[in-house]
Amino acid sequence: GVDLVAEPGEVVVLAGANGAGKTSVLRVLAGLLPLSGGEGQVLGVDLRSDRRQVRHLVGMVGHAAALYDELTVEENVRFALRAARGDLGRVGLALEVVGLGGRLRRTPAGRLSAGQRRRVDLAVLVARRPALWLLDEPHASLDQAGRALVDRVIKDAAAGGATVVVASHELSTVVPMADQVVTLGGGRVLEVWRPEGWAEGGAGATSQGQDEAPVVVAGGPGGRDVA
Ligand SMILES: Nc1ncnc2c1ncn2[C@@H]1O[C@H](COP(=O)(O)OP(=O)(O)OP(=O)(O)O)[C@@H](O)[C@H]1O
Repeated sequence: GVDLVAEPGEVVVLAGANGAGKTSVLRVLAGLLPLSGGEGQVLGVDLRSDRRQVRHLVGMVGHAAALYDELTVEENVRFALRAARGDLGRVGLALEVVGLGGRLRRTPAGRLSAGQRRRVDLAVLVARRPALWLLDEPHASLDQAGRALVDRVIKDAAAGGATVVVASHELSTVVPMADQVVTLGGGRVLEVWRPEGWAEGGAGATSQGQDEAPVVVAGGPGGRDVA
């Protein structure tokens, strides 16, 4: 029961209570979870037939950072970038952006705090610059500076033409950045809301990223028709 269209350059907030389906939607968009019904496209790739291709196109920061504890911060970022065929030349810049330059870049990931681990995951996305960013509770475990960093990274990604989908309980933080707020409940869309200030056409109608295909998911049985 989830119908969703997200344009390039848009920030989409997924809201809803625990168990509403936010993480599940992110996992579908990441190509990690198969569609049980309906249809969907991410960046022009069909989620039913080619979902594994989607994984190379999107970047996801989940609840638990996907790091190798024995590798250093920098080695983890380089490893993830190589796997995603990203530009290794951006590693240093990305680590500086997330505040993990200097001594911390040579620290084994196993010795990092939860917030520092999250910053490593963010660094991978900053370096990769995927066309679709999927962020699951990105502010969790972060201090004030880290939270501001997440906000900046989201805004920069959208300004660069990427689509950002953020699942969050912290609506006062994320709604001001949002082009759409999609409230989920029981695995369905309960409400789609475009916060004040959103102009017809949305951020995705700006000149940046117009060549990118939108992200479209149309609900399965019981879902609403696509508008
Ligand atoms: N692998 C799974 N197999 C079966 N059911 C699952 C699986 N993962 C999640 N669910 C169920 O799907 C529903 C939605 O879970 P999801 O994690 O998407 O919620 P959420 O909105 O992200 O919640 P939270 O705010 O607690 O993170 C829940 O009822 C959950 O129990």
